[in-house]
Amino acid sequence: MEKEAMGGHVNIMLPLENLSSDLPNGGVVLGHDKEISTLHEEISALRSRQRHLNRRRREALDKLIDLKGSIRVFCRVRPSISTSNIKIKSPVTVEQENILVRAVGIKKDFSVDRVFDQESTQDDVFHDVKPILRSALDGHNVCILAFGQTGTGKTYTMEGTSDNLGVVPRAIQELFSHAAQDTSSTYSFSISMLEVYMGSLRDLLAPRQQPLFRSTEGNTTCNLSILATTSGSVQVEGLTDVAVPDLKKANQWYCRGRRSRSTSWTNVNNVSSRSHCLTRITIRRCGGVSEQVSKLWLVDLGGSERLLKTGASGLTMDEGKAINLSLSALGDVIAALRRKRSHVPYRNSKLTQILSDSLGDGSKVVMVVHISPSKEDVGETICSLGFAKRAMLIESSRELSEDLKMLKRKRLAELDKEMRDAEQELGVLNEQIRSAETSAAEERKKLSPSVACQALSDEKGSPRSILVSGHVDDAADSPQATQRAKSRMMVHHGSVPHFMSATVCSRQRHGAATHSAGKPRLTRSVNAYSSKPGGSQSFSHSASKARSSVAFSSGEPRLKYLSVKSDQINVSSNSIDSTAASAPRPRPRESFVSRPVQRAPLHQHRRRMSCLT
Ligand SMILES: Nc1ncnc2c1ncn2[C@@H]1O[C@H](COP(=O)(O)OP(=O)(O)OP(=O)(O)O)[C@@H](O)[C@H]1O
Repeated sequence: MEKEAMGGHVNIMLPLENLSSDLPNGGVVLGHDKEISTLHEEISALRSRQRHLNRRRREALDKLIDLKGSIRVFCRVRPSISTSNIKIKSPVTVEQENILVRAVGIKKDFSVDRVFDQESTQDDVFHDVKPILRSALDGHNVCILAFGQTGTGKTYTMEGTSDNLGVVPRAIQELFSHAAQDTSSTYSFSISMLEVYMGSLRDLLAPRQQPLFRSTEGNTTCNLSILATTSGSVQVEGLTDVAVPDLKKANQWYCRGRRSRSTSWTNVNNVSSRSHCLTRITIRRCGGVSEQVSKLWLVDLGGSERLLKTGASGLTMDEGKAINLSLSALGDVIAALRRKRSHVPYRNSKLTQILSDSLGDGSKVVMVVHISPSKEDVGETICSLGFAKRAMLIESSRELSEDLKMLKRKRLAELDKEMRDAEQELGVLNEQIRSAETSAAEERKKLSPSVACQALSDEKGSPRSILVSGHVDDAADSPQATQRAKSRMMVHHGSVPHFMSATVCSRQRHGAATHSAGKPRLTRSVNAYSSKPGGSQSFSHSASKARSSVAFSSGEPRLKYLSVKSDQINVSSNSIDSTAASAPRPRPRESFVSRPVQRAPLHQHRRRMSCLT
């Protein structure tokens, strides 16, 4: 009984000031109290510096990206895959930011923001893509697109192989790694994957009710609608959105989506993607009171192709035509954005409709144009580079005077340094905050046993003290309960005549009653934390941190929102299995409950974009 009362009631929830002042010999407690408040002051000073540095870093990054251009175009040259031993000179040569294409009767010169030659690695590409991920974490919508002729390595760049990971798995890894390091905000991520196939949208993470083989008959269940809200954000109605609490789950879902893609054999590529594959990572950042939501789109576009050359016929030819049409619509949109035209033709294809809130104002775009080094592909190479040229800034740096170019370079270097310095200091600050928080937690742990011990020694081991300690636990949550604990303490510290103190039997009865009364209260409290408002499919998780987790609701009422357990990947039946989301689950006390999903009638604030086309 004694052990249970002690062990079961070591609780830190009672406000420290109450404890230290109420206990007869509060000196020891007061010492810990002081230590804790010093640590808290230290933490709040560090956090304020952290906020300042974060602001500086964000501003520097925004300026840097704006100066470089919010649509950046890279070019990657695929290594030669010729099996012959004879070295044939490639018509494509690259120098710095320029690509020269020389062939009989052809002499063309293109410039882009960055060129990756045949020897470039996945690391090199990701190194240049990485800064834009910080923008996504800072709250901007970001779009990374792989464009190019079929068989030039778009899927290789985006997905990679198991030993040479591509941009998507690396980006996912980077998001989780940043979330784990950043002590100023709490992040949560969710993933969706869809395919734009022959002008219709297919949910790649939906339960397996759709045929995985290609079919000419439009499957209505996979033709999702695109909706635009009055605020300008775009939603795909009914698209599965899976919350991913950690990197492992995120990779599992990403692999599942990849496996569901439509591919086929063509003359040019054994495993040719016959669609545009779009992976969306929704980032929810909670830094204090507000929650910021941004989207990171990672898009492996279908290969642009000459239909005769790919040997396409029938369905494969139709697929090729659909891909070419939507790529041309994408080119028009990017060109209009570059020229800052008032009308941007988003509605010309499903692809551009979906991406419309992530290509325009305030968004950041990186397009990696892929080309082949071989002579046979010169025509397609020129077409792809022509596309890149349309996407490049009209007033490109080549048209700037040498002086202006130098000034621009200098400013870029300054901003880069400013950002790196801030990042370095932030890294140190994060460590300091973590260590101060650990010390504070340890002090708090020390404090609770000392409360119990102090009370015990004061009562010379009397069981009455155990009751006092026991009530500390009851006092955890409410001010009334704290008050009850205080009055009990007064009772046990001699403010009543001795004959009114409990006998051994009554103490045991009281102890048992307190213990059993405590149980349902505790259960209720746990249930209160785990219940779901409005039966929404939202749930709480932290990005693999020991810190408090954030609970959120999707805020996108018609999106399916799945909770994932590693053994729940096999989602079956017509409805999404959200049992994990709805089952009551104990949560850490620090977590807070998601706000209820607000279900406004769709017609009030959305219009159906797909109906307008
Ligand atoms: N940089 C590279 N290094 C090594 N291998 C590469 C590279 N780029 C492409 N490949 C290889 O070339 C082949 C075709 O690449 P991939 O399937 O990525 O092309 P794609 O552009 O996605 O084609 P499609 O549009 O038809 O889907 C693959 O076998 C891939 O592994």
